[in-house]
Amino acid sequence: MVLQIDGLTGGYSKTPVIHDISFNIGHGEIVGLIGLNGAGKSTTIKHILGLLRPHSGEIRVGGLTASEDIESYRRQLAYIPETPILYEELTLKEHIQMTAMAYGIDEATAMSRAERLLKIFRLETKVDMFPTHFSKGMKQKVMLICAFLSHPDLYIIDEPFLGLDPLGIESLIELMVEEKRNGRSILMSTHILATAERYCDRFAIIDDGRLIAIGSLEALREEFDMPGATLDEVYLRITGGGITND
Ligand SMILES: Nc1ncnc2c1ncn2[C@@H]1O[C@H](COP(=O)(O)OP(=O)(O)OP(=O)(O)O)[C@@H](O)[C@H]1O
Repeated sequence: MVLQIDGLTGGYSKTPVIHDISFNIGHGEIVGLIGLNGAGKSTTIKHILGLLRPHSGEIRVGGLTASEDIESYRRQLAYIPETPILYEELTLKEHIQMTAMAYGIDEATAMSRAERLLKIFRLETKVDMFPTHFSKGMKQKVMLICAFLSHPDLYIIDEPFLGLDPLGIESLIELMVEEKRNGRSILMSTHILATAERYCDRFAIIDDGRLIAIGSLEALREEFDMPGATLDEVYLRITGGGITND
C-alpha cells in the first residue's frame, strides 16, 4: 500500500471537521476523492500532507507516519494545489531546479525530465521567464511540471482539470496514465465526475466529513443497486442531491 488512512479524525481546532475516515491506495491506483463543497476533501488532503495533526487515527505513506520522519514522508509525495504556489523571484528554470533539490534529484536528470514535460505543456520557450507573470493555466502547468519531475510514489492533485485548456487536460491525463503504469499512485479531488469516471480506479466519497462510500464505479453501482448508472447519478443518489418537489 502507498497510502493507508486508518480511523482519521481531524480538523483545524478542537472541533473535528472529518470523522473516522479509513481507506487505502495501492501501487498504480488512481483514486478520486469526491464530495460536495465543504465536505472535507481539502482537510483530508492537508492531513495526508502532514500539515494538520490527526486528533485520532493514523496516516501512513509508504509505511511511514509524518511524525516518524517528516522529510522522508514528504519526499514520497507531490502535491498539486488548486491554486498554484509560485515564487516571485524565481524563473521557471529555477522552480525546476529548486524542486529537484527538494527531492534529491541531480540537475542533469531533472533537466532531461523537465525538457520533455516543458514540451508536453508547451512551455519550452518560457524557461527563463518568471511564472508569477504567467496566465492561470500556465501557472498550473508549472506546478504540474514540478510534480511530474519528481516521480513521487503518490501524487495528490486538487481539482486537476480546472483552469487547463483541452490540450493541457489531455496531456495531464496521458501523464497520469503513464505514471499509473509505472506503479505510481494518484489521489485526486474533483467535481468533474464525467472525467473522473473514465480515469479513476476507485472513488472515495466524502459527505459532511465522513467517508460514506468507497469502491470502483461497478462496486458502487452494485452497492446502491443502480446498474448502468453514471458516477454522477450514483453520487447524487448517495448524497441525496438533486432538486425535488417535496
Ligand atoms: N482553515 C480552516 N479553518 C477552519 N475551518 C476550515 C478551514 N478550512 C476549511 N474549514 C472547514 O472545514 C470543513 C471542510 O472544508 P474543506 O475545505 O475540507 O472542504 P472541501 O470538501 O475541500 O470543499 P470544496 O469542494 O469547496 O473545496 C468546512 O466546514 C470548512 O468550513
